[in-house]
Amino acid sequence: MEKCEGKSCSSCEKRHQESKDEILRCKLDRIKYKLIVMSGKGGVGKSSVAVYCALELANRGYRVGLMDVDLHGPSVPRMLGLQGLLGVTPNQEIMPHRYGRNLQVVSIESLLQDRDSAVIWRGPIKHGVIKQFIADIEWGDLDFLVIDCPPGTGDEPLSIAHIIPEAQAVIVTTPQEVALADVRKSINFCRKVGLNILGIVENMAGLYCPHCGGFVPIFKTGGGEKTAKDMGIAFLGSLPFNPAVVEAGDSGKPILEKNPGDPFSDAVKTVVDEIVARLQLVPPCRMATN
Ligand SMILES: Nc1ncnc2c1ncn2[C@@H]1O[C@H](COP(=O)(O)OP(=O)(O)OP(=O)(O)O)[C@@H](O)[C@H]1O
Repeated sequence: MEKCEGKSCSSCEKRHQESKDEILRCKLDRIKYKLIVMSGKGGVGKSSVAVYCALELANRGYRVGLMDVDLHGPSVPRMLGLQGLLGVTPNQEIMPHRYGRNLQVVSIESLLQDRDSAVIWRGPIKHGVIKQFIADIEWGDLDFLVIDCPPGTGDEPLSIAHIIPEAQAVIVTTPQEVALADVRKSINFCRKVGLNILGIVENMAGLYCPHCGGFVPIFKTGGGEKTAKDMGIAFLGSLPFNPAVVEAGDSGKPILEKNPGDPFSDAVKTVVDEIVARLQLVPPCRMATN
């Protein structure tokens, strides 16, 4: 072992860093599947897809962690109605928020005293925070870690690709060409940094009129599926536009609980069926739903 040279000793620092990286690896080894939910364009519904897929997986009895790495614009705690700061365990690890029996949630918003304060960080700090979101959190054993990223191919998805190279991407888009152009960038990003792509989800793919029940393709439909086909990627399904999803996101009461059996909730189930099938997962033997 190298001898310590006192204050700011580089060999101590190196050992400290190595042990931190070991803790990070240990934590990741206790999580079976890591899904990074990303998109080329903002506002296409990434956080909603991350939240609803995480909820549906938890409802099926899988143990799920939901990690919001949208550090500048976190929305997951609000969507789930989670308030208050995260607690600390006796061994100084941070406890995630619990949502029901099977879902645990971590977001920068739950670590800030003032929810509305702006996070002004450059890439290296964000990289460190994302590492801490895994290493310093008491996640325990998980079947899934669902990671909600900000839009684009910037610091956060790049950090995830570096820290969790085994993560698999779920790319969210809306059906119109302006969004699809950015999706192709996300796909090329994943290919460049070596992230496996699980598939594409098309969101806001038409509206069922609440008055006549007719189908209105507000942003067109089918663009996500066509892009998936053109780029040789799996298509995981389409979610319709549903005004109740906006209301549910604002009120912190997800629609899956409030309104089972509507077209949006059914479509979420189909997407999760596809994810589970693609990962060739057996249903969990713990029969506890969320
Ligand atoms: N299928 C849908 N039907 C109706 N509203 C939706 C649907 N999906 C998302 N929304 C709404 O659209 C808005 C943006 O969704 P969301 O925050 O999930 O997008 P995002 O891609 O994560 O945004 P950002 O790029 O800002 O991170 C929210 O108000 C949300 O409730």
